[in-house]
Amino acid sequence: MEKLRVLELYSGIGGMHYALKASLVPAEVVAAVDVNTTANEIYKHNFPNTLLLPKTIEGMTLNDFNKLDFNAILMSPPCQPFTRIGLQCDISDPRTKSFLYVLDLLPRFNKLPRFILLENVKGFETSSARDALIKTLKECNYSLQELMISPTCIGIPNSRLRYFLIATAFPGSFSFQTTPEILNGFPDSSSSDCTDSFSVPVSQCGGIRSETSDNGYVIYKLETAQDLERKRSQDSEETVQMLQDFLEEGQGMDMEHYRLPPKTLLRYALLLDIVQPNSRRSVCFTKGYGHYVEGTGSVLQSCTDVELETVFKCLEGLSDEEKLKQLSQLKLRYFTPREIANLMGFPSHFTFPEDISIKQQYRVLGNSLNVHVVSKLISLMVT
Ligand SMILES: C[S@@+](CC[C@H](N)C(=O)[O-])C[C@H]1O[C@@H](n2cnc3c(N)ncnc32)[C@H](O)[C@@H]1O
Repeated sequence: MEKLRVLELYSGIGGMHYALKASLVPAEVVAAVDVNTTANEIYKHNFPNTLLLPKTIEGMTLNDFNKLDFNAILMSPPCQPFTRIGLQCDISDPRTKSFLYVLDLLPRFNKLPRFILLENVKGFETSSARDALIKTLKECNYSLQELMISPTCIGIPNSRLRYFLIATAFPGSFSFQTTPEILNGFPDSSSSDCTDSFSVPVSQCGGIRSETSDNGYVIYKLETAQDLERKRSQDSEETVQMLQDFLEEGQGMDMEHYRLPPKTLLRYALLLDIVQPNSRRSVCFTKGYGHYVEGTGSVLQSCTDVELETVFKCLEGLSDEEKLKQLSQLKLRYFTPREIANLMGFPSHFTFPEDISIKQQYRVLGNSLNVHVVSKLISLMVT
């Protein structure tokens, strides 16, 4: 196959670039475009030889695009316009402007890209931006498939349900039968949990917990029998790896820095999603992780000699000091950025420049994507 010339739009820290490499498809990224200085610094640090255009997409002319001579586009437009926390302003949100600009340019490029892959949050599928995308692609004669996929589908213990679209230009076609429906999982997938049907409902990008539909009796830690059963069921899903395979624990790392501070424990203990190294689940890590508590990602119980249930059942009526003593036994800590990068499929040679703070690392990772999922989609798209 002729080497693909890929244009990576909204490149962030290069999740698409890593996915392209992991897919082993013969390809080169001819340019990456992003306006965020922090993300760009990280991108440049890891891909020093790739042309990185630190500008807005809508600031590029048709001619600028044509000069890049690309034949594929990989892109993850900003997701805030389509999330609950982002108020779902959709195409009236100024952050959608650049995406609409890309759609406007597409039919006018010197040559239509052979392949297009787009990633976005759950919520995008019901947006007007999605309707505009489909309309443009159909007018340009693309074959396309929409999918909703979470990494749990391929055995990774992390929920990150995302919308994907893959498209191939006429006369190309896919190796699988396309359908106008949005596929839940990969076309060949027989797994039942591609869309996190068992996972804790969190908004997909900004991260707040939705209302639970059951008004069930709370067993402990605001959790009902149904919640606990769902978690137990996820933890017994042997096709999914254990979290311990992704941890830095025992690698000479000082984890004290990542321990939850007393104030957070006292104020938010009941809202935390707590997992253990042998769990086979974690909730989506969002850009607010380590900063906001609710719905931004799981925390790890590093001391497993103590039962979570025992600790939480005895909290009521205790003074703050006693509560803290109880909760501290669990040795709760945040996942490190490296551990989150591991769960998101970033290779071990992906690193952050020294001046990037931990908070910035969480932020850019929360905005990125699961490399393994996208790599599988790229292979599916081009073969
Ligand atoms: C969802 S993130 C994409 C993350 C990326 N796929 C990664 O792996 O890190 C969206 C990115 O779009 C960038 N962005 C938003 N609006 C933009 C615009 N108008 N022009 C260029 N980049 C933009 C943001 O800076 C952010 O890095």
